[in-house]
Amino acid sequence: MNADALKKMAAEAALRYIQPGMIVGVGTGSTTNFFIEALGAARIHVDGYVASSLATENRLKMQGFNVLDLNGTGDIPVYIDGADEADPHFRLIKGGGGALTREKVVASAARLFVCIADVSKDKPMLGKFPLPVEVIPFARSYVARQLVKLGGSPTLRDGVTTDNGNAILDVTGLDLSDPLRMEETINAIPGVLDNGIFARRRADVLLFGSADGIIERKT
Ligand SMILES: O=C(CO)[C@H](O)[C@H](O)COP(=O)(O)O
Repeated sequence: MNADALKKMAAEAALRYIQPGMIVGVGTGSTTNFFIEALGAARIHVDGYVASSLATENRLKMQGFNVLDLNGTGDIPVYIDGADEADPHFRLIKGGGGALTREKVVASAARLFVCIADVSKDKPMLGKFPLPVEVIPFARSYVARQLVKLGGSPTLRDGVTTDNGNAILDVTGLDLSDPLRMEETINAIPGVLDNGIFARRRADVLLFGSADGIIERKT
């Protein structure tokens, strides 16, 4: 099975967490796009959706779904999103699609975070995938120098402006053996909006599509 088939499998499995009348947070990326397709086919009557990006908002609206402003919903019961890496402690790297800050906000506002991915994202530890860091454009070079001091090699993601009007630095070479510490250290650099380590707000459920079927792990 190819990666897309495995992503679709994980996305469809996430439907088991969706109940009629809920408000559902929806992430960003190709796996989440399969989830949006599956929602359309499943016809579960939810109250509305909170999107973690403008791209997701547009996709949801194209399906005729009701998209809500997070400022008016309070906490939400469930958030479904993909990841670039997941470790055995449910910690993630996210932000390959550049939506990491809003994704972390929606994940944090959710009572249950279900992470969906193909099994290639299941890793013994985080750190192979370049870590996305969202920075305000004014501080880009300063933040890059601080990331070098932390042992990283930052590269500006060319031509990318986030939904929040910011830039993304993709950082390789960081020691992520203590992901929570690195998440907080990077976020303490002035000019950083957020970074793609999800260690403070981890996933609650991991759903991996694999050749042997769905792998489901719960905290
Ligand atoms: O964090 C993300 C977007 O910011 C995505 O969830 C992550 O990049 C995984 O993407 P895909 O489902 O396309 O593999």
